[in-house]
Amino acid sequence: MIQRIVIGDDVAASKYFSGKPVDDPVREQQILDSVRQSAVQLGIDPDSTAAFFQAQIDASKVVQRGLLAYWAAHPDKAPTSGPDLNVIREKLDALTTQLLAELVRVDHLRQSGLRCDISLVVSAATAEIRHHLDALHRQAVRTASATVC
Ligand SMILES: C=C(O[C@@H]1C=C(C(=O)O)C=C[C@H]1O)C(=O)O
Repeated sequence: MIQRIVIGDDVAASKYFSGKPVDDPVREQQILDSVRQSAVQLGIDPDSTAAFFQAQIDASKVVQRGLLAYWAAHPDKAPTSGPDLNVIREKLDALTTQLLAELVRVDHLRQSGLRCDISLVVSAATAEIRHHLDALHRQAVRTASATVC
């Protein structure tokens, strides 16, 4: 989850140079359709799987909007080159596979109410510290966590 949020920095840099909009509804729909299909194959609930990935997409957009606004206000802080969006999307696709496997692994926990809430708070806090996340990226973690439990 954190890796996907951090990749939002690369997406933002890419879009800063290409001028492409933050939102790409077609790409989002492709991801959601694909994870629904995978969920059925993996034996997990397609609706909650899609909801989880919608939250990951929303989190990426929190990072992108935050950084693009910051770079617009402080062009001296903006990146000097932007990575190719297609290459970044390949990385995101690889992470999707990993995240699906993780959802299978924690499926029992996702339906465990308070136990899920507590595990989520503890892992999010640990990850925020370990990865030295700033306020924007911590906000994205909250967005990404919204549909976990
Ligand atoms: C990451 C991107 O930006 C947005 C977020 C997406 C995501 O998190 O997968 C997908 C499409 C865009 O709405 C992208 O364009 O690839």
